[in-house]
Amino acid sequence: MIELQGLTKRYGEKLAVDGLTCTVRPGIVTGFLGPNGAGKSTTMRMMLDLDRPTHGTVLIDGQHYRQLKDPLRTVGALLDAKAMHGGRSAYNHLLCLAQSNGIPRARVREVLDTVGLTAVAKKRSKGFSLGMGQRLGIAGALLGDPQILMFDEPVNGLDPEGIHWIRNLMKNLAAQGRTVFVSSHLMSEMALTADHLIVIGQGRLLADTSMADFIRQNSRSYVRLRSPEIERLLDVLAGAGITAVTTEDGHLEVDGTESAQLGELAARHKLVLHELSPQQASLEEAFMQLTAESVEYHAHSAPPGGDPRPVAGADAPPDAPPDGGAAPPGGGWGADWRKKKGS
Ligand SMILES: Nc1ncnc2c1ncn2[C@@H]1O[C@H](COP(=O)(O)OP(=O)(O)OP(=O)(O)O)[C@@H](O)[C@H]1O
Repeated sequence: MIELQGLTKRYGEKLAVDGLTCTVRPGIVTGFLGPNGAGKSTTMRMMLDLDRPTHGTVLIDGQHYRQLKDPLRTVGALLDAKAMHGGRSAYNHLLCLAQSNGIPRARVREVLDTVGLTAVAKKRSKGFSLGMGQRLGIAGALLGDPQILMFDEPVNGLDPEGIHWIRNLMKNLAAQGRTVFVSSHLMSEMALTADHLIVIGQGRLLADTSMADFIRQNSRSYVRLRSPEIERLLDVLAGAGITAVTTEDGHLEVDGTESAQLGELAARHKLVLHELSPQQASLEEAFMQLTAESVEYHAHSAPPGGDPRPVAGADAPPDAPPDGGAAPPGGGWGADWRKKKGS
């Protein structure tokens, strides 16, 4: 278990992490989400005592990190896969870690095998691809067979087979009762992996809830209907006190009524339905909804070298940010990363 109590980090003027209090529990995969610059890496670094909090504490199984004897046996982490001595072979890199943490040499071979790097164990890691580096970093996290695992963007650079593998690895580690804490910007992957979410924005806690509740609370769910008898369907729904919205493509959307209830109502009135489908927003939509106010860095969508003038008929200029805020001075490509106005 990892417990954060009022965790705060200030870098000069910048409050990177702002009074975070939450608990990362064992037996589940907890996803750690937040827009760019939200403070995820800073939080993870403080959890591992790589950065000192300005205020607040982190307890790892009830202890401060620096009180842990042989920390790799308690908590394994992948933070920055490039943070290793590139001149060392994968085997020697892991052996050094093992020897400094009282871990038997035989374990090095085991974890190399687990991550699929046995064939390149003697090769220097500076020649590794991004995905191979990630695998070596993951091997380092697993080395001490710890009860707590932290992964910062673990799927970065992995191929589809590798992504599938790390997803199953994290689920299996959690099923063994371990604490698994993972950050990722890949929402579709997070939706498949995490049971619980901790979401931060501008260093502050925005949500600490199950995946299902997070999506439910931050998005709209509705039922979509299509029928060749749309007018009669509208009358039947209105007669039952159900409000439906007609979309431009001729569908109906109904909020707040179960699809089963709508199907039974249509059947009672012998109405033909061509579609009756519950619609649930994705994690990505729910995430964007919740964090819209705390996104600091917006890209804009003008094509490279494109004309920044408004397109005829378009609601907004091509470089307008998605929140409708002010466009960057000068517009155009190249000035595409900007601080949101006022932050
Ligand atoms: N060593 C540092 N010195 C000064 N500012 C820092 C330092 N490390 C992080 N920051 C700032 O703290 C804020 C949080 O950064 P952090 O890297 O923790 O965010 P993040 O959520 O991990 O972002 P991303 O998703 O882009 O990786 C940012 O504004 C960043 O510029």
